[in-house]
Parts: sequence; C-alpha cells; structure tokens
Amino acid sequence: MAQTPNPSRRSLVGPAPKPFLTPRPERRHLEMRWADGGSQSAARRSGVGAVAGNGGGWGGGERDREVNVQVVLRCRPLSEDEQRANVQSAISCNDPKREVTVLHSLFKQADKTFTFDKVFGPKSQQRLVYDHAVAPIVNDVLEGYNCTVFAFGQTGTGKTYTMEGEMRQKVSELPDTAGVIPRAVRHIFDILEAGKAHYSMKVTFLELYNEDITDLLALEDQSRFPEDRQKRHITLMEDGKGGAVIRGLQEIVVYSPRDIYSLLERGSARRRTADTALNKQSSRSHAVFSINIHVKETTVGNEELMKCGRLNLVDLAGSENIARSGVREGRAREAGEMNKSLLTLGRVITALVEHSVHVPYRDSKLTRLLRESLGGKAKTCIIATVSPSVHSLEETLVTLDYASRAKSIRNKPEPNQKTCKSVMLKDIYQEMERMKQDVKAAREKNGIYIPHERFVLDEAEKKEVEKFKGLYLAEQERRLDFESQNKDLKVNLESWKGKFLDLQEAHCRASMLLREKDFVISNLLCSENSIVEHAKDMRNNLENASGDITVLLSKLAATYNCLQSANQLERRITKAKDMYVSGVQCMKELADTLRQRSIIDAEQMRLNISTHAITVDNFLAMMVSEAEQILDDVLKSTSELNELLAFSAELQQAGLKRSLTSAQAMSKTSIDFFKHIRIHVSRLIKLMEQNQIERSSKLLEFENEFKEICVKDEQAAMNKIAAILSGLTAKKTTMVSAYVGQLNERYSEEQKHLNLEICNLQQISDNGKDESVAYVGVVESQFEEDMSSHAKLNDQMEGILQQCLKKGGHSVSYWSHTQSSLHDLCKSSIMEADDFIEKMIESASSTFSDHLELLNERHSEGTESIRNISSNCLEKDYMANSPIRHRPRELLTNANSLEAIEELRASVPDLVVKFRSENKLDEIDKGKQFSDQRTRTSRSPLMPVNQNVE
Ligand SMILES: Nc1ncnc2c1ncn2[C@@H]1O[C@H](COP(=O)(O)OP(=O)(O)OP(=O)(O)O)[C@@H](O)[C@H]1O
Repeated sequence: MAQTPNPSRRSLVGPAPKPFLTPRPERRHLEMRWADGGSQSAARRSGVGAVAGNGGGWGGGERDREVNVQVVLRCRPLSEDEQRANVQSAISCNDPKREVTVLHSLFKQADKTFTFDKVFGPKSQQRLVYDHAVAPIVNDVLEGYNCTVFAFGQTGTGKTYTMEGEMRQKVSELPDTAGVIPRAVRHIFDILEAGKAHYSMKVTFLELYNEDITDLLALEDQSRFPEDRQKRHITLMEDGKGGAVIRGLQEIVVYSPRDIYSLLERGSARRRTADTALNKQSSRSHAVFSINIHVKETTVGNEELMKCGRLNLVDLAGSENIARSGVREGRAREAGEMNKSLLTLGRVITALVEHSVHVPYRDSKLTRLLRESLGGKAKTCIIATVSPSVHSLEETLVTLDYASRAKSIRNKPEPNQKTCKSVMLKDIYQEMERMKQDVKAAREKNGIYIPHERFVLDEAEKKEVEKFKGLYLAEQERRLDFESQNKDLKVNLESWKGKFLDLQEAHCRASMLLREKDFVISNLLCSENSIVEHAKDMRNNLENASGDITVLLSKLAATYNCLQSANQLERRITKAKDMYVSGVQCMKELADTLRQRSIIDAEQMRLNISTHAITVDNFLAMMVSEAEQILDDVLKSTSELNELLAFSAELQQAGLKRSLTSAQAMSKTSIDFFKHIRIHVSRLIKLMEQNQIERSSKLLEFENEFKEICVKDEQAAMNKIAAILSGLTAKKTTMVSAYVGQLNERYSEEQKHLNLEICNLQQISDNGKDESVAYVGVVESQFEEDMSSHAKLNDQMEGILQQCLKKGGHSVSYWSHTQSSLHDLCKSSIMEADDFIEKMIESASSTFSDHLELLNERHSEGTESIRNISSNCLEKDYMANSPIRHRPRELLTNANSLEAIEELRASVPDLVVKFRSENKLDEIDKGKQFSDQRTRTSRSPLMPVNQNVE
C-alpha cells in the first residue's frame, strides 16, 4: 500500500519552514492516502512535493528481498460454558515444536498436524503473543516499513480478544489481558521516548461493514444538510498504481498512549456487534486500526529527513457457519456478506500461493485494503485463531488450512521513502492557511461563504466536472459497446482458437503418421533387400551342403554296415554276459560240491580208520586170550612138569630152551609185525600229508591262476565295466579264498585228529610190545627159577615138553596162521587205503581239470565280451546319427531357385499400379502426375494418409 511520491513535485519544494514535529492536537478532514500516509496526500493536494530520493538508507538489495508472510496460530481455552458442558478438546498445541495437531483420532481417523511460524496454546498469555509475534514488527514500523498484523478465524475464537483485549486508560500499567493494539501503542511510545526521538503520530480507525467503510473515529455529523453528510461518506479509490486511497477518513494526531486508548475505546464502542449463539459480543465487521508515525532523522547539512512507517492492526469479522451461529434474516445476510469478503480473502491467498497471474484483490473492499499486505511491499503477520472445541472442528480445519497456505505468500517489503521535513511543514502550513480562510469567510457572511478566488475556481471546476461527466458517460457507453463487442469477439476468438487447435492437432497427427509410415517403409525395404541377400547366401550354402551331404551319405552307408555288425556283436556280448554269470554260478556250485565231497571223504577215512582200529583191537584181544590160554596150558604143563620134574628135567630144559627161543622169535616177529604196521601207518600219514600238501598247492595254484585270469580280464576290460568287474572279481576272490581257507582249516583239523588216532595206535602197540617183553622177561626169570628149583623134574618135563612140543607145533601153526591172517589183514588194509587214495586223487584231479576247463572257457568268453563291449561303445556312437530322410538332390530341388528368390523382392511400382487399379484411383486422378516416386511406392496402409496430405 506504500506509494512512491510523485517525482514531478520535487521541484516544487519551497524554503524550509521552522521545524516542529509534535503539532498541537487538531482534527482534519483529509483525503487520506492509505498507502503512504496523510502527509503525502496533503502535500499532493497542496501541490507541495515530497522530497525526492532513493529511500535514504535502504539499498536496492534490501528492496528486492522477498520474505514470507509470518503466520502464527493461537488457540483459545475452552470457555466456561464449554467446560460446564464437558465439551471435548480436539486440538493439541505443541508450542516449542510450533505444531498444532487436530485430534482426528477421536473419530478413529489419523491425526493431522500443521506447523506454523509460532504456536500459542490455550494457556498462552497476551504478553507472550505480543512479545513473540508482534514486537519485531513494531520495530520494523519504526524503521520506516508499512506493517500489518491481522487476526482471522472462526467467530468466537478470540480475534478481538487478541487484537484489543482490555485497555485501562486510567492506570499507567497495562492489564495482563491487554491485546496487541494497546501493547503495540505502548511499545512504540516507549521506544520513541527512550530514544528521545522527534516524531509525530496519527491514527485512523475504520470499519468495513457490508462492503461499506465507516470512520470509527469521526465525530457525530452535525451538518444540517443530508447531502453534506453524504459527501462525507468515505470512499475507497484506486490510485492507479496498485494502491488504495481512502477519501474522507479522519486522521487524528496523538501525543500519548492514553490518547490512543481513548480513541480505541470510542471506536470499538461504535463497532457493530451482536449477540450470536457462538459469541455474546460478536463483531459483525472488519476493523482496521492504523498508526502513522513520522520520525525525524538527523542528516548532514540543513536538510532534515522524516522516516515514516505505518502499522495496520486488523481485526477481521469471524467466518461463521450461519446455521451454527444461529443468526437469522438481517444477521444472516450480514454473515453472508462477511463470509463473502472472507471468501475473497481466501481466494486471494490461494492465488498468491499458487502464483496465479490474476489475483482477485478487486473482488472485495477487504482485499483491496489488504492488497499491500498480501503479496505487496508491507511486512505482514497473520494471527490465525482457533477454538479447541470438538464442535468447531470443521471450521478449525478450514482456518488451519488457510493459515497453512498463507505461509507461502511472499511479500517484497520496501521501506517508505524518507520525506523532507520542510516539505512536510509547508504542506501543513498551506493546509492550515486554507482552513483559516474557510473559517474567516464563514464568519463574515451568512450562509456558506467561500473566498471569491475559490468560488471562481470551484465554479470552473464544477463546469469542468460537468464536462468531464458528459465525456465520462459517453465514454462509459462507448466502453460498454466495446465491451460487448469485445465479448463477442472473444467468444468468436475462443471458438476459432479451438478450431485452430483442433486443426493443428490433426496436422501434427497426420505429419507424425506420415513420418512414421515413411520410416516403416524405408525399414521394410531395407529388410526386404537383406532378406533377398540372405536367401542368396542360403542358396549357396545349400549347394555346398548338398555336396557335403553326398559325401556324408556314403560314409553313413559304411557306418550303417558297421552298425549291423555291431548289433550282432552286441547280441553276442549279451550272451557272453549271461554265460559269465552262469560260470560264476557254476564255480560257486563247484566250490560247494568240493566242500561236500571233502566232508564225505573225511567221514569215509574216519570210518576206515576206526574199522582198522577195531580189527587191530579184536586181533590183540584174540592174541591176549590165546596167550592166556597158552599160559594156562603152560601152567598146566608146569604143574604136570612138577610131577614129571624128575623125568623130564633135561627134556624140559631143552624143550623150554627151544620154546624160549621160539617165543623170543615169535615176540620178535610180532614186534617186527607191529613195526611194519607202524611203518605202514607212518607211510600212510606221509601219503596223506603229501596228498594234503598237493591238494593245498593245487588249490593255491588254482587260486593264483584264477586271480591272474581275473587280473588279466580286468586289465583288458574297458574303463566303463572295469570298476564293476573288479568289484565282482574281488568279491569272488574273497569268497573262493574264504572257502579254500575253510577247507584247509578243516583238512588240518582232520589231519590233527588222524595224527592223534595214529599216536594212540602206536602207544597201544608200544604198550603191547612192552607188556610182551615184560612178560617174556618174567617168564624167563620164572623159567630160570624153575630151572634151578625143578632140575629134578626134567624127565617129567620132557614128556610134558613133548606135549608142549605138540602144542607148540599147534601154536606155531596157529601163529603162522595168525601171521598169515595179519599179513592178509595188512595187505587188505593197505589195498583199501591205496584204492581210497587213488579214488580221491582221481576224483579231485577230474574235478579240478573240469573246473580248469570251465575256467578257460569262461576266460575266453570274458575276453570276447570285453571286445564286444568296446565295439558296442563304437556302435552307440554311430547310433547317434539320425537316419537320413532326404537325398541331397531332393533338398536342392525343394529349395527355392535363385530366380524364385529374386521374385521375393517386392516390386514397389507394380504394387502401386496394382493398388491403384484395384481401388480405381487412376480414373479418379486422371492425368494427375505423381512427382514423388517415394509416395507411389507406399504400401496400401499408407495410401489414405497420403491422399489426405496430397
Ligand atoms: N485466549 C483467550 N483467553 C481467554 N479468553 C478468551 C481468549 N480468546 C477468546 N476469549 C474469550 O472468548 C470470547 C470470544 O472472543 P472474541 O470476541 O475475541 O472472539 P472473536 O473471534 O472476535 O469473535 P467474533 O468474530 O464473533 O467477533 C470472549 O469472551 C473472550 O474473552
């Protein structure tokens, strides 16, 4: 709202009058310039210019700096009524974090948090709000800036309380409840007084009600004529530079805070209020209280500059929900108007935040007044007030939303240009002079008198005004005509614009389509050429391939023969495998048979030996019984000899001697016989041992041979079956060696058993021999004793000896018979043993030879199978080749010829001709020549587009 002084008036600066800064109290009717203070408007009216300059101490950089509008939020406490009604609080303020949270959680929704430049919760005191939000702005005012503080919010949220509060003009100290305006006034005076500054201060207080401005500080109008009263009505005008001029507003000079407080009280009392459901004393209008301050600045030289700043303190009417505020009829209309201006304020904020080209300041007087403060050159602080009540949640959210958006509004604060004090004073003097003349003329004449010069001037002015009015009306009419024409033209223009845009769009689309199709065609032609080239290459490759295939076929035929033989081999291999498995089985069976046979043989031998032993036992028993019999006979003969002692002593002696010798011979023979038996038995044992050794050696040899064969087999076998065969062979070897070990163990056990039996036999024969020797010794000693004792009975003994000789003859024959029978027995036993051993050796040798043959056979089969396996592998490789279905010549005849491939190339002109003849385009375009061959070569999908373009 600040205005730059008219530079043309600079030359009119007159001589500096005596300076004074604190004029006496006076009341003037001014054409107050809202933006740049009364002094400038006065100067303009009087024709006295302001001091030229570039704003004193403010540099260009400072001017260009943009600052955001400061937005603070204040939440009032719950009123007593609300507390009584237990109304819930839906707002939570976090002052240090500068956050306000709307507790949607009460309605099971997510809370919403807003952040502001400052937040004052329900417990915040007036002083705190002022110190933190407004005090810095007051300092800026004294620095020469125009500043605005305005409160907005729902009705009954504490806007008036915040801006005005309580003012007690009689007490020097401000009460705690004093609002922003009294505190600002006190603050300004305090600073000026403390700095002992030379200053002047004027205040204005206006009300904007239903789009009408009223001066709240004007005295009751005493004019008799209603026209005069009408004239005094305040009007808001544009200054042509974006500012607003308020004509007819009273500017009152103040000297102390008390002056201001009384004016404030008077003005507030005149402000329109009403009792609504939401506020007992609801303000129904917007109120603007302005303080204009001029402060003298000392400068070098004679010139004294004046710094001027203005503080606008605005208390807006509350936005209200007409239904909830309970207003009716006139009040409802009033509320509608209030809401309308606030709505415009909202639209202005939105436009500024969104950087719209058009900001609807002109849509309401409120926004026209606040133009400088919103997006202009002033510094602005907005105090948004909200109620914590849960019932006001909807309106609170709207306020918070607008306040939050208003944070983004950027102002370009510029200080007011400093005015020369002399210019100011001259302006004041001239004004005073004019007023004096008015008063003088009024005193001297009846009625209304004015000086003649002024009358002439007024008359001339009136005529001029009439003339200009006529011109203005004519101009208005023309303007209206132009406006209507302009509107029609605009409508036409819009429709043409629309058509033009449509055409442009169609053109764009068509050209795009053309370019796209051209691109596709060129690509297609390229790819067609490359396809033909590829086909040619492929044809060449095919020819080469057919030659290769012929060679391959001959090779494959040879391979096929090989394959057939390989098949046969495979079958043989399978057979060999089966045989090998059966051979292994046979070996197992053979091993079992051998084991069983050895068991049977061992049993047989045991039986033979036991029969031999029984025969020898029987023979010895017979011998003993016969010897006993002989002894009995000898005893009888001895007793007889005793009787015949005398007679046969000599004969007996001789006979005994002979019988002794024969007995000795006999015993010798029997000893020899036993010796012979023993020798035979030892021979038999040796034979058995040899047999055993041979058998074990043969078994060992067989085992070794078998191992060697297996090793050879393994070595010769292919890698694929080596592991399996070696595993199997190892298993078999271990099995065979285990069986052989078991057989050996059994044979050695049997050998031990036989040895034991033979030892027993030897022991028995030795015992018999010893007994017979002992017996012979006893007989000899008895005989010698008998010889000495019965020498006399020799004669008798001779007879007896004769008998003995007879019996001896018998015994000789008997012994010879025994000898022959023993001899026979021995012979037969030796024969039996020989037969048995022969049989054993024969059966073992035949088994082993059979087994060896079988092994040899299997070995050859195994070798054969290995060979077969290797050939099988070879065959498998050949089998990998698939049978040939085509002859190379067939392939070539099936393949496209070079001419056919060449035909694949699309003949574009032919295609075009064909297309044109099919669509009868030649008839339509008779005589029409297509210069561009490229378009002719287009394919059918592009034709319609090309036609369009042509
Ligand atoms: N911060 C506060 N502390 C204590 N009381 C408050 C506070 N704010 C507002 N009030 C009280 O709330 C009531 C309504 O306040 P006020 O008249 O200032 O609201 P308003 O926003 O100006 O309403 P309207 O737009 O209808 O004029 C008053 O009685 C006032 O004393």
